[in-house]
Amino acid sequence: MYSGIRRQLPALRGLSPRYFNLVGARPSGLWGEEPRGTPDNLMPYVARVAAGQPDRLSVFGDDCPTAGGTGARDYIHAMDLGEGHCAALAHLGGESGMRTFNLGTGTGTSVLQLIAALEAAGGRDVPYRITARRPGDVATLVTDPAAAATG
Ligand SMILES: O=c1ccn([C@@H]2O[C@H](COP(=O)(O)OP(=O)(O)O[C@H]3O[C@H](CO)[C@@H](O)[C@H](O)[C@H]3O)[C@@H](O)[C@H]2O)c(=O)[nH]1
Repeated sequence: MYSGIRRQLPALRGLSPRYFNLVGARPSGLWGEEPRGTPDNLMPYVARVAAGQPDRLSVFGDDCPTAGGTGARDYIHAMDLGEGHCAALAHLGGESGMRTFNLGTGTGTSVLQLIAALEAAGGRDVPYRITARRPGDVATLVTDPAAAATG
């Protein structure tokens, strides 16, 4: 789609950031991880378990080819993602053309690593049980953020 737009409008300037696993909240608490209903994603769900309701997390499989066997993702904090956009806009400057880049950390964190980090930060256990893999889940999804890092 972008290549078609570029052919029509060669002077167009634009950014095409690719997102990975967005997590976190503003320090003010004005917005953050509180979706309506039952969350599908790990972070809001595990945050609710850490707060005591529901009483445990289902960890979708422990047979992945990752350290510890649980799925690994590239989690990036929402504030860092915002800074990434600002930096990209500043970098774009007067250049024409579309720039595509990955906004991630380049580091995979497994479900069990994330649970351990939450337990350490919150000072309380996050109960979980291992269940079947979620259909369609890949074991690992981690970005290469080199283009964003080097401009
Ligand atoms: O209750 C949960 C939720 C997730 N996971 C695992 O945690 C990891 C992260 O899951 P999630 O937060 O759902 O992120 P993704 O798996 O990267 O899912 C993305 O990709 C899915 C399929 O395209 C979309 O449905 C989601 O919205 C989108 O965030 C994966 O290994 C999941 O198997 C659990 O073990 N238990």
